[in-house]
Amino acid sequence: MEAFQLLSRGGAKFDKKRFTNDVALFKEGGTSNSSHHKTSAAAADPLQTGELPAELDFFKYAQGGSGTPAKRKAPPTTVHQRKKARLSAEPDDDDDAPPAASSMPKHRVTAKGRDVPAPAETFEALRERYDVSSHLVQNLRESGIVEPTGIQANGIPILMEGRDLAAISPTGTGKTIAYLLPIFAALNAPSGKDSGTGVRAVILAPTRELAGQIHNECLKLAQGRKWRIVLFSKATASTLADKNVRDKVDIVISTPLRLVSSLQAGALDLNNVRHLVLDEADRMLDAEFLPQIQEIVGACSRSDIQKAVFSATLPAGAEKTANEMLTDPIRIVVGLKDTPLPLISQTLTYVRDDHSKLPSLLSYLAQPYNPPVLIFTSTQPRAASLAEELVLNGISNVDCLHAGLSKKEREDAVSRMRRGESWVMVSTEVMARGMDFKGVREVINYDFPTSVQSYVHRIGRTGRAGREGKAVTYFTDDDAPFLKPIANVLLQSGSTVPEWILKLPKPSKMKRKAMGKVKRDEIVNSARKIGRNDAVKKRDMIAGSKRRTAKAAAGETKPRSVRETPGGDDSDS
Ligand SMILES: Nc1ncnc2c1ncn2[C@@H]1O[C@H](COP(=O)(O)OP(=O)(O)OP(=O)(O)O)[C@@H](O)[C@H]1O
Repeated sequence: MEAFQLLSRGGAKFDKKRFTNDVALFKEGGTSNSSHHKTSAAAADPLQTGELPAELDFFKYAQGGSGTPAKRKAPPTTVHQRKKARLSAEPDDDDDAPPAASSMPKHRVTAKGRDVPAPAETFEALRERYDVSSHLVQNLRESGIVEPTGIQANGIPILMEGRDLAAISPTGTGKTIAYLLPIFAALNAPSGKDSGTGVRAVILAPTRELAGQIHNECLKLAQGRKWRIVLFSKATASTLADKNVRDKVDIVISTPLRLVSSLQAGALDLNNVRHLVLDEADRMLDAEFLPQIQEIVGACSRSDIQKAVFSATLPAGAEKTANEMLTDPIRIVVGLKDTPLPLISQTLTYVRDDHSKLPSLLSYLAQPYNPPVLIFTSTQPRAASLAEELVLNGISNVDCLHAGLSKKEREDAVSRMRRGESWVMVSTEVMARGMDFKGVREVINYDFPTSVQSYVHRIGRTGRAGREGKAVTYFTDDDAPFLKPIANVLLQSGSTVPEWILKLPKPSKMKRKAMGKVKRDEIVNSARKIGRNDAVKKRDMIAGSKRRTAKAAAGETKPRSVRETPGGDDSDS
């Protein structure tokens, strides 16, 4: 992996002299072609400072780097390329910069349930109505969050009034703050004598990476107060095994499995929990996680516990399960259910078969593209294999993240992505949900998504916080039976779909279930596969011949009744 990192980092240098004209172009000012970006763009525009914006200064990361300079596309030269480059010159892509606050698109909101509270259009209105501490609002402001998004304006009052909530809002529309702010406001202050003993709020997320990101958002809201917020891991779990320590904890963020193993070991109690949130609720309530969620819900024994579920997608089955868990809930839907934002321009691209994808991707990346690009594959070996192929083909700053890597490797990959050091990140479903890398310009579904929900979440890694994004989905003949449901998502969110796709028959329920199960090779390059197969064949032949020689030699010395052990040296297992 380290060698891979070194290779993929390249050693290119940006010759600013040679590209003076293009540098000057960037200095002229990066106008966004989207009107709702303009206010914040002007405020935080790095172009006005005369510097290349971080995400365009591709080469700064390689400064001082040694090794072969990476083959890299030329900076934009045609009008079209310049326009594209300007588009990618939007500001604030590093994590510390304020997001495109007041420019989030407005969506229709539908609410269902008893006594739905009126939305609060400003944080000030929220503060006055519910006596939210001005310190919290100030902390939000310092993160660049000054005006609530649709889910925040509508969802926060519901939670502040103590109601259970099922919230559905598109990807990148600020659901995290929508549940975090009410938790902080309701807990009021870090654990004290009158708050009982033990954890007071639990937030569950499906992946370590997402739990880590939610933890970071918590820390921003917690600024200036001594909140005890714990990101559950092996290490923190063992610290919390000490009752004196865990009694003082305010908020725990965890994946379900980690929390359940502490519960089962008797190293955690949840009988003081007043707020329980399931982020990415449909994933958390699927067959894999449901038993663990049920165990956690069962351990939260306070009768006045408030529960909330959040997701960009909530299929009917998951919603039914959620409703069984919630008490007298309110359901709100921002925009259209299971529909990506129109800010993401989506295309479906036909590639004949699996092995035609790599050449298509390479020629795509040979054109000017807007980094960082996030690429989804269906399995860990395919992610690793594709990342390797991209490196071997001279693409710079390629990274890879999947659940088969060590904790440290996963953390490092996320950090590089946050710092803008990865131009092309190859991943699996582990990155599909919740991850907020603001700078992601493009998502490429190298392998067809496993469901409509998977599609919506994957492409939702771009087009966040009011920014524009682009999503390309490759499909082969094998994927064709599953095309229709995805095409409908495109249509619903305002993208165009070729007529012939629309005429495809609707797949049966059985077929839809088979969607994620298309068999694909572990190796994405068929040529290399032939090479590998040849190597395996050759190795087997040599081993077989050695075995025969040894057998013959043994035959000379051993009695005939001694048999060879099956699966000897040449066993591939
Ligand atoms: N009121 C706001 N104004 C501007 N930006 C905001 C606001 N609230 C949140 N954001 C920013 O929007 C981005 C997306 O927020 P968040 O990750 O909470 O989205 P989400 O709806 O949970 O997405 P997903 O469904 O992918 O999990 C974050 O970078 C966050 O800082």
